[in-house]
Amino acid sequence: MTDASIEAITAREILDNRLEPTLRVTVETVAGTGRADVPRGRSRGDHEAIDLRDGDDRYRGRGVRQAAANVEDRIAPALVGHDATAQRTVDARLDALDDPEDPLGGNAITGVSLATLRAGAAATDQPLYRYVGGADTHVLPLPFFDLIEGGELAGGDLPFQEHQVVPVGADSVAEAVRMAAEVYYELGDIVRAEYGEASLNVGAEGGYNPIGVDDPRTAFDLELRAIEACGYDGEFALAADVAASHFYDPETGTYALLGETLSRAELLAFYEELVDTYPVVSLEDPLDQNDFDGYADLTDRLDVQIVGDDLFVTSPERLRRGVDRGAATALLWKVNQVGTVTAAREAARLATRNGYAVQVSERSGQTPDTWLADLAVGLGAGQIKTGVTRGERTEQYNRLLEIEDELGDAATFGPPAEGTLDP
Ligand SMILES: O=C(O)[C@@H](CO)OP(=O)(O)O
Ligand SMILES: [Mg+2]
Repeated sequence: MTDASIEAITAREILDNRLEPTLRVTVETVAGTGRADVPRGRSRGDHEAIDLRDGDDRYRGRGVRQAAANVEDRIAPALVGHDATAQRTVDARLDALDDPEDPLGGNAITGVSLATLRAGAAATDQPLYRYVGGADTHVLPLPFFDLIEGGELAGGDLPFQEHQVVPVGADSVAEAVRMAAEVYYELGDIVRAEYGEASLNVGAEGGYNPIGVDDPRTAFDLELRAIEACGYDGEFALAADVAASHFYDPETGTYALLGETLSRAELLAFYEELVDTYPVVSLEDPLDQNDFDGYADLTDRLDVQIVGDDLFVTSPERLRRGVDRGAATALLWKVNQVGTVTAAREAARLATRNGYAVQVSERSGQTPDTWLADLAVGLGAGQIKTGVTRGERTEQYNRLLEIEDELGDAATFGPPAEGTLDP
C-alpha cells in the first residue's frame, strides 16, 4: 500500500507559448508528486469556466497570481490530508469550495484537479494514461492536423479557424505524424511559391497563413494538392474548425462570410456544397454557440461528424441538451472549459453512452506539459487535435509516440466506433 495522502499544494504563475501568464500547480503526496500546467484558449466559448487572469476583461487586475494565491490559501488547507487517488472526492470538494461571489478561478480549479490526477498516478506508480484508463487502455488517437489557420488564431483573411488534414489511411500515430509532416512540408513549398515567403508565418498552432487567401475552399484546394503531390490521394480526409460564433451577428441572426451576409439556411447550403465537393469528414462549431436547433438541422442534413466545441464547452449539462435534440455527433473535450477532471470525464462518458464521438483538444495557449496526450489515450477517445508545429504542440506528439511504443502490440489506432470518420 502506498500513501497517497495530500501533504501540500502549491501554485505559481508561469508563461505559456504566447508569453502570457498561466498557472502551474503542484500536489505533493507522501508517495509521489504531481504537477500540471493550465492551458488557456483565445477563441473561447461564452459558456466556459472563467479564469482569474491578468488583463482579462471580466477579472482585470485580479490575475493569475490571485488564482495561485487562491490555490495556496483557500484550496490547499481544505485538501491537505485527502487521498489524491480519490479524484471524485477531491473534485467535489473543489466545487463545494468555489464561491460565485468570490470565485477561485477556473484556472485554479483545473490546475488543482489535474495536478491531483498526476499525483495519484505518481503515488500509485503508473503512467498517467494507464492510471486514467486502467488495465484495458489501448486506443491511440487519430490526430487532426491544423495545416492552415485563420479566424482568431491567425493574422490572415480566412474566416474558418482551422483547416485540418486527417490521415485516415494511417494505422498508427507514428505513421500519421510522418504522413502529415510530409504534407506539411509540401504545402509549405506550394504556399511559398504561390503566396510568397510570408505565407510560411504560422498561427497559434503552427499552421500556415497563406497571404491573401480568404476562402476556405482555396485552403482545402491547397491541402488537397499537397496531399496528392505526396502520393497520399485517398489516405487523407479534410476537416475544419469553423468557429462560426466569431462571424455570427446575434442582432440580425446572420453570418458574415466571404463578403456576404448569410442566413442560417444559406450557411447550411454552403456546408452541403462544401461536403459534396471536398472529402470533408468533420466540421467543428459550424454554427453559433447557442443555436442548438440549427445544429440539429445540420446534423440531420450532413453525413459527416459535427463537433461541438463552443456549443458544449465540455459541460455535461450542455451536452445533455444537445443529445436531447440530436445536435452534433461529437464532443470536443477540453478540461479547462468545464473545470474539474471529474466533470470533463462525466461529459466524455455521456457522449460515449449516447453514440457521440469524443475529440480531445489542446487550447491555443499551451505549455509543453503533456497531460493532454496521456488523457487522450486514457479516455480511449480515438481522436485528438493538438496543432502542428511549435514545441508545445510537438511535445504532445512526442508523448503519444512514446505511449504507442510502450503499449506495443496492444495498441489500436483511431476512433473506436467504426465508420466515424470514413471519407
Ligand atoms: O477553438 C478551438 O478549438 C481552440 C483550439 O484549437 O481555440 P482556443 O483554445 O483559442 O479556444
Ligand atoms: Mg474550436
